[in-house]
Amino acid sequence: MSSPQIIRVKTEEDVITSLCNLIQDVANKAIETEDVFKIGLSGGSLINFLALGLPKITTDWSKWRLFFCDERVVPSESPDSTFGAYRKSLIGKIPLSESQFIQIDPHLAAEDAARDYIRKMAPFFAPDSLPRFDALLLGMGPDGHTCSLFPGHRLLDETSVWIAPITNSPKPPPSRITLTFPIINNAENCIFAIAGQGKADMVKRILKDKEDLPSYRVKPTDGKLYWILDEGAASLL
Ligand SMILES: O=C1O[C@H](COP(=O)(O)O)[C@@H](O)[C@H](O)[C@H]1O
Repeated sequence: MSSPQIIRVKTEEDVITSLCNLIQDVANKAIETEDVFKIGLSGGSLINFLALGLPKITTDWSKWRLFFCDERVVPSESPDSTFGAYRKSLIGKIPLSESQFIQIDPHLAAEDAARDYIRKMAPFFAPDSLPRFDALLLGMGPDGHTCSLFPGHRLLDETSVWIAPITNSPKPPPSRITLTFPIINNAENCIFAIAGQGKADMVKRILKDKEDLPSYRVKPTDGKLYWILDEGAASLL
């Protein structure tokens, strides 16, 4: 397990540039070696970072397969849908089609949606082993949550399933599915991108005080961990 690479930049714009340059490197390496790039997307502030940064990178978009680190179980037309937000902000601006996004079935209850998502994911990964993403793009909420793994929630200790349902998310909407830690920590690259003073205290609690909060538990066993921080987010380190 390697220690996190902390990349400190000045502004939110620099976070976006640094994040998207890193994605470009990881994507193009994966495409060169495996002919496909498998990436997990988070929601929240990351959506806007990618909307601004991805149109500037050079890659073979046809080789990208985009999964969700977590997703809200709501119709894709809902403002709460992470896929819906990416569809609005990316499709038409970069040459990606909807079919390259591995989407949840929002008509199912969370438990079935999680099972269904595992079925949809399986063909993209080696059989009989834990899926290994080339990259997971992660956000961190002000409470230290990442994906839909919230402080104190029993899902933090989930080890038996790749994707778990959650129906009592403390942050609305309550019904979601999420990657669990075994699969998160099996990724080749876990990348946090954080901007703003509002996250500074939590960044300090995770990276300096090493508090056992969900984002602290992201520790890829045989992969790399990056934290890209702007001046505000890094101000208490
Ligand atoms: O609810 C969620 O929140 C986190 C953090 O969002 P942010 O806006 O504070 O960056 C996000 O990473 C996750 O995917 C999302 O479902």
